[in-house]
Amino acid sequence: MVITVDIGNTNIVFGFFEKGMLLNTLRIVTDSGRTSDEYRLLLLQFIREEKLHGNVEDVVISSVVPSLTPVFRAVARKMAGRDAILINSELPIGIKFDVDEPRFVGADRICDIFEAHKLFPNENAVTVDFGTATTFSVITKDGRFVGGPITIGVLPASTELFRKTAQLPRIELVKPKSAIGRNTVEEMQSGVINGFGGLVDRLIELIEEELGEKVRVIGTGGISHIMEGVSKRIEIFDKLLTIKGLYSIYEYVKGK
Ligand SMILES: Nc1ncnc2c1ncn2[C@@H]1O[C@H](COP(=O)(O)OP(=O)(O)O)[C@@H](O)[C@H]1O
Ligand SMILES: CC(C)(COP(=O)(O)O)[C@@H](O)C(=O)NCCC(=O)O
Ligand SMILES: [K+]
Repeated sequence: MVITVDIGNTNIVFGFFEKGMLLNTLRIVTDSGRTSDEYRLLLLQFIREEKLHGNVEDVVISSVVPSLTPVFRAVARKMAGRDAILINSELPIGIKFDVDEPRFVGADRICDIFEAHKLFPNENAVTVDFGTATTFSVITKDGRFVGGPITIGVLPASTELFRKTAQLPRIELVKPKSAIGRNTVEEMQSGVINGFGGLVDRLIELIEEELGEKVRVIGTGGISHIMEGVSKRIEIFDKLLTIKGLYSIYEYVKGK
């Protein structure tokens, strides 16, 4: 079995792969305070409960939380008996990082674009990752990562609205029934969700203008499902894009 680990700022998502098949996923809250032993026990318990194959061949890690990277490297060493494969811009994955500082590109973005390029090998593609941040990553048809806008996440935006005001409530992130809204909650839901839909579509339009070419758009991340039908430009939604990209990179690097 191969375990992929996507360490985000809010959630850590594990993928459990057997012979190239994604058997199971596990999503837990990111907690920098936990030890490698705690994370290892949690994984072992999940593997036992889900009756997965206990023999861990490799662990592949994408981390955008530097303090947790050594923690999961230790987990990997104990569980697989060897060093984890870490996603970064220096891995030979056949993608050119056409940006000022390739080493600063978030590992999750590398996974996203790798999978997007696999899905649309001869087309420009943009991944929109709705996580703690909302991240756009642009991969050209000739396999160059050329950057992409980064803005606040949908949940953090709505949480800030609630935290910084006396009268606005915490809202549930659901698709708004109306654009105008008849009460505070509906009005906030429209503002946040419809607002982000418009933000996405506008940024895609600007990206296309700058590239001078059309792009395919794929949505991913914890709350991406809410944007279905709200953004007119996102054509595929795949919450597991990052996890799949992690495994695809692993296969590519291993030459399988
Ligand atoms: N399965 C889910 N259903 C609904 N919301 C989710 C789900 N998973 C995560 N979320 C929410 O989506 C947000 C972003 O999650 P995620 O993409 O995992 O962020 P990050 O990659 O930054 O850790 C979080 O606020 C989380 O609470
Ligand atoms: C932009 C991010 C914070 C997104 O992280 P997430 O919302 O998935 O937790 C992460 O990809 C990151 O730390 N990137 C480094 C800067 C860059 O990619 O250019
Ligand atoms: K993510």
